[in-house]
Amino acid sequence: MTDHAVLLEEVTRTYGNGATEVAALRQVSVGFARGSFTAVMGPSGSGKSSLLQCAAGLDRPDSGAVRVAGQDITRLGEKQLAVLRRDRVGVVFQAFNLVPSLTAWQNVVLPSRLARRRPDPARVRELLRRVGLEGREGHRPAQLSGGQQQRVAIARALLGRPEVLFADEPTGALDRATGHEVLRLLREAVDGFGQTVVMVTHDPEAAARADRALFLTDGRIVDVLERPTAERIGARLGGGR
Ligand SMILES: Nc1ncnc2c1ncn2[C@@H]1O[C@H](COP(=O)(O)OP(=O)(O)OP(=O)(O)O)[C@@H](O)[C@H]1O
Repeated sequence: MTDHAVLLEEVTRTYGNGATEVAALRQVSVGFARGSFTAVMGPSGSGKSSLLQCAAGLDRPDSGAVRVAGQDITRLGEKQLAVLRRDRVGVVFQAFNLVPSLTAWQNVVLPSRLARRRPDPARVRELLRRVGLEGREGHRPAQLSGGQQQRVAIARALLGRPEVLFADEPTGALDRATGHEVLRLLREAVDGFGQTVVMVTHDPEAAARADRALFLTDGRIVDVLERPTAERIGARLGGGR
């Protein structure tokens, strides 16, 4: 039996009601094996972000179960959920959630501090360097570009070495070289530390760094490619099967 870091069972998430009802996820069942790297792809509005939000415990499905390390997190209270997110899950989302009054460095170490861990300054420095923020450690979010803010969020998520890392378009706003470095960091998290990474991306080259690519359409997983290449992903996105 596969050891799943996260397992979704028939997860449905609907927004609005009546005439405005939108089913963002329709009975989605998918497992993310421990120590695996999955890319989530699909057209705009197909449910990729909703999948990540439900899997990360940031949103509650209307029905179905989300198991993190075997535990159904849809049944947890807010407090337990917050502890689980803090201790086991890292997220890099489009809404960065950086604290405006804190510097890049302070934002990166904040979750570790809150979890009463003592972050290693050498590792913080190394992570900030690798995401291309050397020399900007003392800048506040307002003094950084959108892409730079997202890199702070990436360094912050990686510092705690969470069991599972969810990233929504982590390379979307980055230049090529920094994008490659971020993908290298994610790969390292999986290969070197056995972490589980789930990444939404529109970029076939980024998705090709994953072990598997899932394709969503209209709230459903419609295809899975194992050991994807950019060519096979491109062909799949182009409509060919
Ligand atoms: N808070 C919300 N309220 C109402 N509808 C929502 C909400 N969030 C998402 N939706 C709808 O649910 C569907 C899936 O949205 P989702 O953001 O998961 O798609 P996505 O694949 O991540 O899209 P994109 O690539 O554009 O980010 C869309 O039709 C969207 O309009």
